[in-house]
Amino acid sequence: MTKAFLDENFLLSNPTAEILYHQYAKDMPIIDYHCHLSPQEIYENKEFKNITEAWLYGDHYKWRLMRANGVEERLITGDAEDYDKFLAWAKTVPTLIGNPLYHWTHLELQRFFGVHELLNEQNAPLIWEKVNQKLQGQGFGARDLIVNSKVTVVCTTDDPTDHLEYHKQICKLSDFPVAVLPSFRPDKALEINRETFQPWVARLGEVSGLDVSGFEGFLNALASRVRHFHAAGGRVSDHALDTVVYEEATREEAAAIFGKALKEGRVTPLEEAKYKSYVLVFLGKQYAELGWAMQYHIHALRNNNTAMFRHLGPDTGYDSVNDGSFARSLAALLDAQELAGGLPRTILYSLNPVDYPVLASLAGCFQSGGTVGKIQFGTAWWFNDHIEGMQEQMKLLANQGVLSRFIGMLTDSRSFLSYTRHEYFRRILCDLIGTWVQEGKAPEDLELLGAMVQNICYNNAEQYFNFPTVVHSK
Ligand SMILES: O=C[C@H](O)[C@@H](O)[C@@H](O)[C@H](O)C(=O)O
Repeated sequence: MTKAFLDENFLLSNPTAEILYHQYAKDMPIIDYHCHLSPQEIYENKEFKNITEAWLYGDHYKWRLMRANGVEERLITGDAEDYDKFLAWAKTVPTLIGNPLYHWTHLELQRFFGVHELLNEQNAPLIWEKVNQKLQGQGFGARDLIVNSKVTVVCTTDDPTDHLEYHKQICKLSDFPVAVLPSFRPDKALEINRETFQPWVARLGEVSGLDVSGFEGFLNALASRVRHFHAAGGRVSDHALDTVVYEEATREEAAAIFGKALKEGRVTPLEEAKYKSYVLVFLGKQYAELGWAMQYHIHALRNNNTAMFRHLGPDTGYDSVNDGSFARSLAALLDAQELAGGLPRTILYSLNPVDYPVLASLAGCFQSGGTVGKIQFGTAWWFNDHIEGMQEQMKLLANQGVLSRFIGMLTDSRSFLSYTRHEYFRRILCDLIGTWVQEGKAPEDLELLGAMVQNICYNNAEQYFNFPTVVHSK
């Protein structure tokens, strides 16, 4: 018999999977420990004038698919009317069978708006009306969407020079029981050969009030920003390692390279590798001292289309998967951090699934007694965030490590409607475990498996990050 599409047992292919999902996973709250939501929009409880604003203004996943479907840019990021943009998306959706966005789109329509039709050109006008009416009513502001999705913690992604004003203001909202915490993302401090480096260092000097013209002062300023983030509740950092390099460097060498970059604007690849290695080890130590977790997002190849980059800037749908040999460099980097006494809890993600065995096996080399799941092989990221991608990551983790200690899913999203991705993940997780039971590869011990599922959905992340609970300051 054909399985119903998107009913309550969506993606659950056997009875154990159904029990695990409905009785254990479904109602667990969410810790969204990595996303790109705007703290300002959360603070302002942003209301959306229509579904185009909520769905299409910032979502480069949708933009890529619309482009691939031949939709003109005017109807994607251009100046077309919001309704026409929505219609262009509605026309695209039926072409997306097999793509996770076909699922996400309809899960969002069902869960947030009670719309059970499958979006297409014909029903687009009615769905536009129905959804917009809800969006414009009570309970659809950014904060409402977060609360109604049972989210307890949101970690935004922030530049070290950010004042974190909105995070601080959010703390004062007595009627919002969610911790919105900053994540420290110092890519601009590391990318010494980019044109952003010199202005960024100058800004760091202004914001920290320290003299950053020398390396010592620069490191002190970075450390002071780490503490600033900590005071605002930050417990996570995030590093984009589009390529992974490691070259041992002394402080004197790193200082000389820093000076050269400030003066000449350019250093050699070897110098860049030495500088990055030194600063990463330094930062890792700061994080470890404060009990933070460190995230490495590896192997994205960004801004590949120069013409469109000039037109739209970064994060607009022109990134892809990077490759390259990196096992030795990453191993050496983690090793140097460990030797320096400063390897924090670390989460390793790669955009290239070919890298998964490297990450999963390397994680095992730096686990240490006393910290549960210290080094995490992180959840399937971005281009891998689909059924097979998540299965692959979890199966490999189960084979090489301790799946029960996995800290699970994050949204990585730019939209307040993306929380259904946790539902998607949870269904896939429960189906995976349920299938093992079905096939006699795992015992039918619901107490054991139910606890495992709940831990992966929520409890592990709660324990791993140990985020401060929401304390509403005055
Ligand atoms: O899921 C994809 C994301 O939104 C993507 O844009 C981010 O993961 C970003 O590139 C980053 O490096 O943090």
